[in-house]
Amino acid sequence: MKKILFIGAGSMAEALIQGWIKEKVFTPQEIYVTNRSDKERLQFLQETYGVHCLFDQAIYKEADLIILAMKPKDAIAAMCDLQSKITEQSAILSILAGIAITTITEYLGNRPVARVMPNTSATIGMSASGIAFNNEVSSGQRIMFLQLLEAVGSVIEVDEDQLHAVTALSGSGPAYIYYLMEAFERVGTKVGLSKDTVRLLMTQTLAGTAEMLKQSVDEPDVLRKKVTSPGGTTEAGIQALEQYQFNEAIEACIKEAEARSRSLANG
Ligand SMILES: NC(=O)C1=CN([C@@H]2O[C@H](COP(=O)(O)OP(=O)(O)OC[C@H]3O[C@@H](n4cnc5c(N)ncnc54)[C@H](O)[C@@H]3O)[C@@H](O)[C@H]2O)C=CC1
Ligand SMILES: O=C(O)[C@@H]1CCC=N1
Repeated sequence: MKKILFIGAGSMAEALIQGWIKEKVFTPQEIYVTNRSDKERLQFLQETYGVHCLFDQAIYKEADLIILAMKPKDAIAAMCDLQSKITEQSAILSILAGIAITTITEYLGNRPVARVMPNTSATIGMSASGIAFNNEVSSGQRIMFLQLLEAVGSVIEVDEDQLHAVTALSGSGPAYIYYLMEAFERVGTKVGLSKDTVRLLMTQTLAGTAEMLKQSVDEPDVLRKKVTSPGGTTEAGIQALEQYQFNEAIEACIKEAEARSRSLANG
């Protein structure tokens, strides 16, 4: 039986725990979770998923894989606490935004590290994840890490530096889409539909559009033009988006997020 130890018990840890249990990658008995001080949160995870949240210190030495899942600002303190507790054998999977692999090995010693940027859709097996490895990761471990992320969605290997961009796009991406949905629901009710009707129409529209982009050979602008009748409703809508600087807003959003990811590395 494997021992997987989560250091940090927040939203992203829960998304991975749920996804891995659902996809039968790990049994609840193979998963150990700890956090800084929130015992109620640990109790919730234990009761909901059957994972271990109360365990003795020996687990640190026995863990096959340690997952760094605290906020980036807490990473140094967490790693300082961890360094004397773990053995050289444990590999690390970090989901920390912004924190470099070299920072992790500086605190935890030179060991296999996969730095991953998943997203919360891992909960339902639909994460889009980016991953980068250090040279200590063997080819067998590389496959193991890729399989872990494939079990909860799709994964793409990138240069470590590109993880800042991955974070800005797909790491934060679900929040942008939820924000968009909030706006659709708000305005939908202003133009005469119920919130539930808007939710149904627009979730299907988002899913259908994503699937069209996956299946079609056409670029997004070609697909967009097929929707846009001259003098029609779409044209009117897109003109309004342009008037309100849609492209500039999206560019600022991604650049700001990418820059924040880079700055997280500096604490
Ligand atoms: N929430 C998301 O959508 C995503 C988050 N991430 C990354 O995942 C990490 C966690 O994010 P969230 O789950 O959103 O955060 P969160 O705030 O929900 O959870 C953080 C957890 O870390 C624990 N923690 C803090 N200091 C600790 C310490 N010294 N030792 C042990 N546990 C400690 C807290 O008690 C808490 O359980 C972050 O580094 C974030 O950049 C990555 C991809 C997506
Ligand atoms: O907002 C954050 O910093 C994290 C990283 C990607 C999604 N959530």
